Amino acid sequence: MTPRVFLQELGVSYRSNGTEVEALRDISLEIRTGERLAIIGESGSGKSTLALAIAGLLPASTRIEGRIDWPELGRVPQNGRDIGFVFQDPASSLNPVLTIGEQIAEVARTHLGLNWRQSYKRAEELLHRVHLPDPASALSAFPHQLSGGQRQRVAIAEAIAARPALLIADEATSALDTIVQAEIVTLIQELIVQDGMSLLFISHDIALASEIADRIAVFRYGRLVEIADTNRIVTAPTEAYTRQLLDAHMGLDVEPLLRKAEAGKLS
Ligand SMILES: Nc1ncnc2c1ncn2[C@@H]1O[C@H](COP(=O)(O)OP(=O)(O)OP(=O)(O)O)[C@@H](O)[C@H]1O
Repeated sequence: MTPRVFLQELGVSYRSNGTEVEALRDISLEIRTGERLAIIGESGSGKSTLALAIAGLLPASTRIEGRIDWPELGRVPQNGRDIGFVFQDPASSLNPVLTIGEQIAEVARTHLGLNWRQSYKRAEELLHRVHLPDPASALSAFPHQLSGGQRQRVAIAEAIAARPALLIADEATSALDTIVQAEIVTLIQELIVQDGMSLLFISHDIALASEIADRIAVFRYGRLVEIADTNRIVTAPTEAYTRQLLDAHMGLDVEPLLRKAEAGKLS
């Protein structure tokens, strides 16, 4: 099957004040149509850089090598239209001085060519889809009037407003408490299936990644350590570093994670 996104020998270096920091080196991988791919790794391993590179959001001064192709699309992808991005902090994507309705409708209007009335209708439908209580009233609310979990639901609604082919969730649940985190993960899974999107799920948490992903890619120091089906990564990692990440969960939540893998529920 043609992959949705294909990275070939991608390298990224940040440049500032005459110095260069290499954030990614020689990354080749594909994101398949409709799949949920998790990127895991410690802080500084290059996960966010990968997401920003795919979304075309890296600073202009950045040196980028290799290729990022979208074989199905046949044109240069547009952030917001072909790619929806959900950040850890919803404040990164939500404008505090605009109502929820205005900001979601704006995405629909810009990318789907709808008029304002149609865009607001779509915004209300989207708020309903992300299970925000009372979507009609939420349209006229401002971000600060919502809880953290509700704001993240709105950020997700905005990210999927233009029906993107790829949804990138960069530590999208890390700032939330465990129960809200589980609800948001469930929501993302639901939307991915309903809309046929591919998901790039970025997390430092291998247990969480294994809950949501079909495949997991392990990053370290800007390199791809290994990539495989979730079940294989969790039960039979080939790299010592992946085993270390699994061991780091020992005593926390690796037990349920491994039990599920043994019961074959992760495949
Ligand atoms: N704008 C930038 N300018 C210079 N260096 C940067 C910039 N952004 C990231 N880096 C560096 O690039 C490397 C990879 O960072 P990146 O944020 O991609 O890692 P990460 O795995 O997402 O980390 P975290 O989990 O902490 O977000 C790090 O060494 C980081 O310090």
